[in-house]
Amino acid sequence: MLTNPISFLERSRFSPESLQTNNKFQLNNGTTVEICCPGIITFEPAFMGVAKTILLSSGVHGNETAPIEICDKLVEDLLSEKKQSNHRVMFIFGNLPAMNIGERFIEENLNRLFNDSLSTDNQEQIRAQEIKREVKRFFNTDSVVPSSHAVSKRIHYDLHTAIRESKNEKFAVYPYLHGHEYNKQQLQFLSACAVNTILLSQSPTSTFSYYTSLNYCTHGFTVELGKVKPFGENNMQSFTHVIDMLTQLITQKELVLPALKECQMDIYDVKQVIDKRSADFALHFADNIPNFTGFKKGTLLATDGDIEYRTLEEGEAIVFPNSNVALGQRALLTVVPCDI
Ligand SMILES: O=C(O)CCC(=O)N[C@@H](CCC(=O)O)C(=O)O
Ligand SMILES: [Zn+2]
Repeated sequence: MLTNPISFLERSRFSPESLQTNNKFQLNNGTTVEICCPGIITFEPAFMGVAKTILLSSGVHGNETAPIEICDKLVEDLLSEKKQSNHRVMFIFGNLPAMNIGERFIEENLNRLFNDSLSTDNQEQIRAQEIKREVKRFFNTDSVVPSSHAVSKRIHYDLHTAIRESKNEKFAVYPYLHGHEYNKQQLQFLSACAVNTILLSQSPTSTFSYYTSLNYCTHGFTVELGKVKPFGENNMQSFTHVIDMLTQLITQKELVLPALKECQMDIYDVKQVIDKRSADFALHFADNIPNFTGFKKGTLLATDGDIEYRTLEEGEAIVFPNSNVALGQRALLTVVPCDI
């Protein structure tokens, strides 16, 4: 059992040895709780019927604190039975040591390690193996294994915040679906969360949301909820909609969502994925330019030694610019508006 006032997250971060792993216990309301390992916990209602399987991850980047605070509260409300889940839910608090030093990662970006590699050379690689193992166990004990995205009731929101300001404050990356159809209810749900901008990824990646979408048929998304802030400094008012909708998702059997035509969505296609190839990589716009700033066609965005990267279309906009990434990793995305 876990007893307050020390939360599951606090114990995972500061006294992980005090957690008994693979420890299952039952709440008075019949929910089975399993502490899989530090930072990973599941809730399974006694009676499920046609239930969803929901994975909520946060803190894959240790300094992206707002989603961690949101999920910490949800976990505590479920443990204290203030709220009761109607679906199978797993919470993952990703990079615990990075949270403790307020950094994105310790040695390597955890959100680039969701692939088939079995390496365990550093703590992020070890954590990626642990997360992949627990996610597999979670989805493989589902009563129904979906044959395709079209019929899947599996959901994964990997919650993040962005390094810089964004013109469109909250947005989601829809991982590459290999030709499968985009899911309308998901767009309705995200819009109800005040996440009204969607980026359609056009290629495989090694991110967590792509990994679960590809391997477990989840409706997976990387969801960006605002700008990075230290613990305790987030304006929780700006997350009212997302907190309310995540709570409904977990606690309600069915959701009532706004019709798609009432949702004001901005949809973008990813136009260019620009990787850093050399130490000479440089961005050619100011550090304080927000995500989704558009440029004239032909504008020089970045250079990498002799290579020049320019906008290919009028209004092509920048997202996630970061020259400080490891060689071979994504340093910039460009996006252009599109329709689904
Ligand atoms: O603001 C930034 O530059 C990064 C914010 C962040 O962590 N974004 C994710 C997006 C993952 C995806 O493309 O699905 C990341 O870079 O890992
Ligand atoms: Zn992040």
